[in-house]
Amino acid sequence: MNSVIQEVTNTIIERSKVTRAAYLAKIEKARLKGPHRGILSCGNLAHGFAACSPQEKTDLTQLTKANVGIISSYNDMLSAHQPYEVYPAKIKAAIENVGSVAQFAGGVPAMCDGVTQGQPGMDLSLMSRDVIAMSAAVGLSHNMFDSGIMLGICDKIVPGLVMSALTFGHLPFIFIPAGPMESGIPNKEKARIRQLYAQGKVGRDELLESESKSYHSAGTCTFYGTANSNQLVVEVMGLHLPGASFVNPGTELRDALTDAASVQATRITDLGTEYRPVGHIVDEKSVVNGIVALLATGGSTNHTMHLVAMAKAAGILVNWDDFDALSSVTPLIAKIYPNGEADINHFQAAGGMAYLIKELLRGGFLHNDVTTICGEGLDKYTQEPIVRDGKLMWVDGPDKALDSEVLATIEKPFKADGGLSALSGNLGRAVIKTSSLRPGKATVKAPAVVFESQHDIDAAFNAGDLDKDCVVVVRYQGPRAVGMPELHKLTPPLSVLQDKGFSVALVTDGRMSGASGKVPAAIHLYPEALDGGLIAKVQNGDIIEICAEKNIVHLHVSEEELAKRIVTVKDLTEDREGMGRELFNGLRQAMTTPEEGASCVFHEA
Ligand SMILES: O=C(O)[C@H](O)[C@@H](O)[C@H](O)[C@H](O)COP(=O)(O)O
Ligand code: SF4
Repeated sequence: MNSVIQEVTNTIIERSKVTRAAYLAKIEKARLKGPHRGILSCGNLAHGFAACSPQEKTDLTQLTKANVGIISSYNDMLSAHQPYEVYPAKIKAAIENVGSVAQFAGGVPAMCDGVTQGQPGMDLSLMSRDVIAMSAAVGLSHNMFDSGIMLGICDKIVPGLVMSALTFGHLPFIFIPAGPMESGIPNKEKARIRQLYAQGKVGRDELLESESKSYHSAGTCTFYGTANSNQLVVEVMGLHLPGASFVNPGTELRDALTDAASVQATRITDLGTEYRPVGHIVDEKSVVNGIVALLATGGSTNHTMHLVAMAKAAGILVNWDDFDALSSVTPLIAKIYPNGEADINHFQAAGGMAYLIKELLRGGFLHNDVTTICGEGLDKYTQEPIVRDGKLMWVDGPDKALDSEVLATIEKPFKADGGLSALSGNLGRAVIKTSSLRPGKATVKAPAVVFESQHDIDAAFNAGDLDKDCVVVVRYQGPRAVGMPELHKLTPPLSVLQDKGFSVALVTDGRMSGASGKVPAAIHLYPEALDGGLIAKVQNGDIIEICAEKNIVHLHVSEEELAKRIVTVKDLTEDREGMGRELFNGLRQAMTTPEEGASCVFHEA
């Protein structure tokens, strides 16, 4: 086992000793109450299965057969979630087939960050993760279930569902993905057309045509953003069936995996002998495995908050120094857009999860001694699923990548480290993803150009005010200010400036998309402007230095000068109404810092 990864794991175990022990005691207490239908009063129970068939009522009352609760984030807004429309009926049939019962326990909201990118709705996005966690809890609180099935894929949905599952950690949960859409035009071509549009060289028609050829059917978008990072992380943490992440919707293999996962949810309950509650599967080692796999593939920066919040829901305390230390020893062995030209379908074809896990286990970068929904040992996940003569089976995954441009070896990685750094300095704490930067772009020292809204940058860009070496500062984007939106719309103009040869970077208390990456960005900066962060005092022309190698984000202005500066707090009234934002004023005030997971749900009673 890599010594640094073992050391970080030990540090997390030590740091989490008290909270993890309390968590395990909590879920054991919940388990000892027995199959939960046994404690509901007859009245409750009658309500709980009033709509069931006579046979189901008998089965449920006898407590001999598992009742699986389905939580779904289906809607037609996310291409990735659209396939879920038919999943509940399919899952129920598969479970009935083995003599157990499934009930649709509840739905959760799901936002498509692509639809809301750059729009007011994006201000609800991060908070929707915690709303999803709470909404899933509402469904699960009917207390009728021996295990759960979670249907979710995109950005905030999987993290929210994991946070909720862990809150009901005495129950087993299985996550069932629906898979990526077939590849459209290359993501790089999509990005090229966007940059041409940003420069006024193509019109909206060409832009829309290009986008529609990229995002063209049901299934997850094919770039390696937060959605596909979610699938990879949750599979490495042992919550999917092996190889389930990136099988396209509507295929025989996809359907077979959904049926098999449904049946598996009946097999690992406390009614049988293979009880595997999610609170035991997600332990310190599986969290470290999730982080390492994210880093080895250049996954989404949003997980520097989501994984922190997910781990915290299981009493496990993770911080950005853990990410930084793990990144420094984790080799980058996958190049998937925005970290390369390939998309997630190419990754799958080149060897996919089985190859990735096999290679990282071989190099001692993943803990094998973990529990998964399939039993002991992560090495089960070096197998990949196939359907042969109509039968689902698992075979050994490839020892060699089928495309060395997409998947590398431990001996010859694409980069020696995972390309994610924690930054500190007088501006506070931030993270920067360097895995998708061109060489030498991770260090920028240049004059600041300050904005308080991402929408003001287009005018400055079009006026040529940004045609110089500069650090673009966008403040008042933090969790407590406006809900910490993604500022991914800034990627095309800033990429144009970088392509012109200027040394350009972004500093913000907001976020970027998992699909961002070409321009150096110190993001998730806290203390945020609204909380008195020094970012609120930055003026145009101040020199700001960002250096991933030295882990710094620093404002080169003297203390004396800073002491003289008066902060004019931005009036956020406009930013906090419209598109439902007014409904989130309460949640926003309860948000913790980005390094604590930027969450509103972890507050002591
Ligand atoms: O974190 C993420 O992965 C993003 O939020 C992603 O889900 C979002 O949809 C991007 O905006 C897509 O990228 P484009 O905007 O480039 O399509
Ligand atoms: S990956 Fe992003 S853009 Fe695509 S469906 Fe999911 S949330 Fe929407």
